[in-house]
Amino acid sequence: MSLAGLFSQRWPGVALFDLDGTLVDSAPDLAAAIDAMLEQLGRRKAGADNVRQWVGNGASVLVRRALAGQADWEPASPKDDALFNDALAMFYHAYENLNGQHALLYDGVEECLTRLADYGCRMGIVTNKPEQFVAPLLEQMGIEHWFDISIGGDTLPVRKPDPQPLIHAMTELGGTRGTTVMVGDSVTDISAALAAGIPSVAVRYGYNYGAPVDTLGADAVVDSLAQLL
Ligand SMILES: O=C(O)COP(=O)(O)O
Ligand SMILES: [Mg+2]
Repeated sequence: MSLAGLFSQRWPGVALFDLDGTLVDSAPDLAAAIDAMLEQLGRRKAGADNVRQWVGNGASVLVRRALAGQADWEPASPKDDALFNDALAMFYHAYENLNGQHALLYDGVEECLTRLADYGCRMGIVTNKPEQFVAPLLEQMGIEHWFDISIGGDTLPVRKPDPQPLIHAMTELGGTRGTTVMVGDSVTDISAALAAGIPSVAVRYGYNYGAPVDTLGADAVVDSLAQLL
């Protein structure tokens, strides 16, 4: 399907947006919180370049990856579980203070949201970020008013790449599979959209675990959300 097909024929429709790596470059704050946690545990900092590649499956997986020092982590032993629980609490505490401090909206985001709202499009956030951090970040970035629904990684029993969060948001916004688009930066977003049966757009500037997004199966791939218009 062409970009024009996705973004011209069907309005008013529903647009679902991933948050981290799609609307907001939040990796600097996530990295600062991960490094604060690692320091508190007496470990070496991970640094922003590593953390950027570990974002996308929610806070628990991010902390697991940081403790392992790599994207792949082994299921924990009971001893590791105690460490993990402490580490997760340290991360939450640090991120609560850092969330939004160094984060920036990507180029083209405000333009895109403004124009879609003009079209009568209803918009939602579907992120794996824990729910408690979503509204504060949207408010800091000044974009909260565009969104009629926001689903976090712990809002429902499952998160992306499960299709349920997308289907839930789409239904709540009155969308159907023929009138809804998912926009994201990672394989989790595109896989969730494919499983939900809705078209998707991948952005090239996000995280996606450091891998290219061109072969994920998105219906369109863009360098800026302004290209959608
Ligand atoms: O892993 C995260 O917290 C980031 O989530 P998102 O890319 O789904 O917004
Ligand atoms: Mg993302």
